[in-house]
Formats: sequence, structure tokens, C-alpha cells
Amino acid sequence: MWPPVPANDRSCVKPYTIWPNTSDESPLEIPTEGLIWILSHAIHRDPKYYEDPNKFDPERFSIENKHKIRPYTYLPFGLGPRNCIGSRFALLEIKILFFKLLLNFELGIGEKMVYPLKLARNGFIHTAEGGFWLSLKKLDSST
Ligand code: HEM
Repeated sequence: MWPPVPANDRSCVKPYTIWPNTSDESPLEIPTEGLIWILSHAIHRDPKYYEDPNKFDPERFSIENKHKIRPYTYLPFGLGPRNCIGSRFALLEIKILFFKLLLNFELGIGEKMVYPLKLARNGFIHTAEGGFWLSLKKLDSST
């Protein structure tokens, strides 16, 4: 829902025309070196591709459901030959981090956390205004 990188860019290496789909659209000419922004955030929130797109629903990515995701509509790590080289490493790191955190701590919202969360306005990357502040309560490992 919140791709850290909300958009990817590509530079056009030869002129290209996107032809209209409907009679009220005009052709879009992209010149050589024209910069194209692919708005992953907007694509991820598009009800054309995701049912109830603003709902936090991790089950969309379950083994049973993930085949329903249309190709090229989920791109938090970009796509194609220049996609993120570190994507598998990043996912593995995140899984290990959450495994360790959930195994050992009860997580809560820290006192300094702006909640409900607001998006930071100063930067390109999606992050929370004021940062992320969690409280960690050590779980009793004897139970
Ligand atoms: C959650 C973590 C990460 C996210 C969301 C992320 C996202 C992205 C995105 C969107 C791109 C642009 C892809 C495109 O234009 O198609 C990118 C490129 C890249 N990322 Fe990541 N990334 C993450 C972690 C990492 C890590 C851990 C590494 C290295 C260890 C890494 C290395 C790179 C490199 C080198 C590129 C440039 C690839 C190229 O231009 O060929 N990233 N990343």
C-alpha cells in the first residue's frame, strides 16, 4: 500500500506514441529523452486493479490470492531489467527483522509517534511525519 519509492522513472530512447483508447483521448507523443514517471503508488491504489485498494489486506499476497494480481500492477521494486537489484535481500531482511521483533517484544505505538499517521511532506520517499516511533515491551520468554 505504501511503496517506499512512490514512482519510478524511465527515459525514452526513441520517439514513441501512445495511441488513444477512446474517442475523447488524443495521441500522446513522447520525444527521445522524454522522461516518463510511472506512479506505482497510484497504480497500487487503483480500484481497476485492486478490490478495495485502500484496505490493509495482506491476504492479497497470500499463496491462494497472489495469482490474482495482474502483471505490471504491483511494482514496489520497479520492473524490467533495471528493477531493484536488492529486492530479495530487502524482503529477507524485513522478514528476519519482524520475526525477531514479534518473537521477543510486544509492539505498540510510541509516545512520539504522530498518530493517525501523516505522510511526511519533505522528500520523495514515502515516510511518516516525525518518523516512526514504536514502543517495545520485552516478552517474558519463560511463558
Ligand atoms: C524495501 C527496500 C527497497 C525498496 C522499496 C527498493 C526500491 C527500489 C526501486 C523502486 C528501484 C528502481 C527500480 C526501477 O526503476 O524499476 C530500486 C533500484 C535499485 N535498488 Fe532498491 N529498494 C530497496 C532496497 C534495496 C537494497 C537493500 C539494495 C541493495 C542492497 C538496493 C539496491 C538498488 C539498486 C542498486 C538499484 C538500481 C538498479 C538499476 O538501476 O539497475 N535496493 N530500488
